[in-house]
Amino acid sequence: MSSSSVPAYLGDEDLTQETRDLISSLPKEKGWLVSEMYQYQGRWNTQALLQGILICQKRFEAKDSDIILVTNPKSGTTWLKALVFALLNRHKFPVSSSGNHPLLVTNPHLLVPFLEGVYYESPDSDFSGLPSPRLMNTHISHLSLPESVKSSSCKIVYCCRNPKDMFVSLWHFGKKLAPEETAAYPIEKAVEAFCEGKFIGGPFWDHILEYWYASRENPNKVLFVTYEDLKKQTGTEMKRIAEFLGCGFIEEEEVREIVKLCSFESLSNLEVNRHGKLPNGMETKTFFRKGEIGGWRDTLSESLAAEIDRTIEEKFHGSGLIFSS
Ligand SMILES: Nc1ncnc2c1ncn2[C@@H]1O[C@H](COP(=O)(O)O)[C@@H](OP(=O)(O)O)[C@H]1O
Ligand SMILES: C[C@]12CC[C@@H]3c4ccc(OS(=O)(=O)O)cc4CC[C@H]3[C@@H]1CC[C@@H]2O
Repeated sequence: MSSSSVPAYLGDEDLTQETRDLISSLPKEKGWLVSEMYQYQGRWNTQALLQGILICQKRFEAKDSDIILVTNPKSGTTWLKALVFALLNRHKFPVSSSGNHPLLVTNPHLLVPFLEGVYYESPDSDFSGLPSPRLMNTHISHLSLPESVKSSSCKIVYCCRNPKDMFVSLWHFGKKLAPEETAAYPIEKAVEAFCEGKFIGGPFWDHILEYWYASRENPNKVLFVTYEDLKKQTGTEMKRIAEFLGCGFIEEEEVREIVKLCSFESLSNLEVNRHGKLPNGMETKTFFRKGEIGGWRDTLSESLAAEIDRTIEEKFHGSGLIFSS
């Protein structure tokens, strides 16, 4: 892929010599949208995102007050960013005063920086300009988090989604991101690669399990939420997040207003999320598709769904983690 209209994370133009040297020693596989993806510390990534992760590991200095949102791709990142941004800024930007809330005119990805993405685009970023508490997001696995994130008292909110919905969301996202590259790639092959763990960001179960156990071992450090609970009881989950983050008392009315502002219906219909583009080339509308639980039924055949279910059963058996659908 080389066209300049292609999202930055699919390219390989800005790789440093250090990244190229490391990459040359890593296991590689044919990617879905890119010709090669690489396995670093157990996870598969594009060269661009891998470089972002390497720089992040080397340079990111967490502060005790930092809040880091962690997800697998397509597990509710955009929504979580909006909810937590609105929550933390509820005094500075009251939702009730309406009309001029940042979320009404800015895509959540521009309000909450994506660590490895920003480091890929601007390796010298230091995030010191962000107001305190700094709010950021990443897809980095627990194992690969920068040392300071683990050693500091910063907080992690992890959001996980039913893997079938996550896969289907990623499948449609990839098709929009690179229609030509994905046209001849059958869904059967994608499901197989997803279940084998050899898919962008995979293996997804290691990612989920690492944060699941981290949240059980250190509940004050890692809060585990699910897309499904957020969908079924957004207000209750938001109050749980607020308590975990030490946000203090929140009026019920404020909770209702934030939930409404950040709902799929509200965000997906805003002009900025219908026609905008992020600096990395991604169209903002690609982050909003159906926003439902169980939408996988429209895309996965019974046998493909069963294949993912078998993997879920095998990998999560005994963990205590159960996915609702
Ligand atoms: N406010 C919101 N409420 C619920 N789901 C949302 C949402 N904003 C985005 N989503 C959904 O979250 C998924 C994108 O995840 P991410 O933000 O991690 O990239 C998409 O799922 P679907 O493709 O199933 O619709 C998208 O529609
Ligand atoms: C992480 C990301 C969602 C996934 C995007 C992605 C999907 C598939 C790709 O091709 S391949 O590696 O499987 O061949 C590449 C990418 C790169 C961009 C990824 C997005 C960046 C931010 C989104 O959450």
